[in-house]
Amino acid sequence: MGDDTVIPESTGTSATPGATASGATATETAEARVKAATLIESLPWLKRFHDQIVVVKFGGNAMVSEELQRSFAEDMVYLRYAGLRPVVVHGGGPQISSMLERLGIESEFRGGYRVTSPEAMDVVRMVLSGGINRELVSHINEHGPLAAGLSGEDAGLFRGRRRGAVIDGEEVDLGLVGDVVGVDPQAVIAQLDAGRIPVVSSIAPDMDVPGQSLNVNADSAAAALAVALGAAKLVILTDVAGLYSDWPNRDSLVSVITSDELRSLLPSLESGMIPKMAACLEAVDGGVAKSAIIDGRIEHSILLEIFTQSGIGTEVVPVEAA
Ligand SMILES: Nc1ncnc2c1ncn2[C@@H]1O[C@H](COP(=O)(O)OP(=O)(O)O)[C@@H](O)[C@H]1O
Ligand SMILES: CC(=O)N[C@@H](CCC(=O)OP(=O)(O)O)C(=O)O
Repeated sequence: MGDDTVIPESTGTSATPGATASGATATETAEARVKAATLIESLPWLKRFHDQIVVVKFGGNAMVSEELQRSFAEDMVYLRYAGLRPVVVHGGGPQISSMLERLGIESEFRGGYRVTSPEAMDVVRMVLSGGINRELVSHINEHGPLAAGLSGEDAGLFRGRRRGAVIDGEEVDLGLVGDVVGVDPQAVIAQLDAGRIPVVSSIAPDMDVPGQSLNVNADSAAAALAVALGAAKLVILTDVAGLYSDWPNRDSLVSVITSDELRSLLPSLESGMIPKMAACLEAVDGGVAKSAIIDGRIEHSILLEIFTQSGIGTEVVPVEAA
């Protein structure tokens, strides 16, 4: 390996024109160098994240095909074998919407949150905890007995409280939508300590009404869990390249933003980006060193985000780190 002397064609003894003394062509050698450079670029990040918890939020829009779910599962297994401790929190908004539609149950989004009736709540729980959670666990476990599924309702993981919203100065009743107001991360830590990859669905028991479940936006659930676990990073996979400061102008992609800058920008954001960016802010304010929004439709994007210098998408950093 490593001999890149090109043997001139006229005097070369190799049967392959342009071959090096090692038998590889110049192109093959160049390709090998690029691969090696990519691998070695990951060394500082392998050191930085060794044994660290990284919470990865897998959004419903980023898991629209079986292929994307499988490559996501591969990435989680890769992170685990690379020495990190990944924790998955998943969404499933589009999947919930299509099930509600099939069942003829109406639902609408207000300020980025689904107005959730008791009837819709049963469907949310069934799709998230009974459907998507099982699918992700099973894809990860194709690589070995690694993943364990959990709902925010299990072992006191999340404690929820109903939230309302103020939209255009008006109080809006969101129904059974909750915030995570308390986290007991023991169930997740126990799985991590056993070498597993916890996969968590964003349902929380209502602290005020025993037996009632609340629909928690998965971005905010991921942020609450990342803070409670003292995660080194929160990564949110979605279906856009990152945050656009002047949406939908595609020239306005933000690569790094401080928590203070984001706090000012937040009131001007719309729809799905509100809970997402609020979650990034909550995580960073809560002590997580970085949050990132990346395009989950690009296969293995999370590996690029974690293991390369430039990363991809939008990073949110505390003011002092800027
Ligand atoms: N400022 C913005 N930057 C990027 N995307 C935005 C912005 N404002 C609204 N969006 C929309 O938010 C969507 C992502 O939110 P959402 O659909 O809830 O994703 P997920 O299912 O991954 O949680 C994007 O596809 C985009 O259409
Ligand atoms: C309150 C609220 O809006 N809950 C979300 C929960 C799922 C979710 O967050 O899914 P994504 O990550 O795919 O958006 C919902 O009902 O759609």
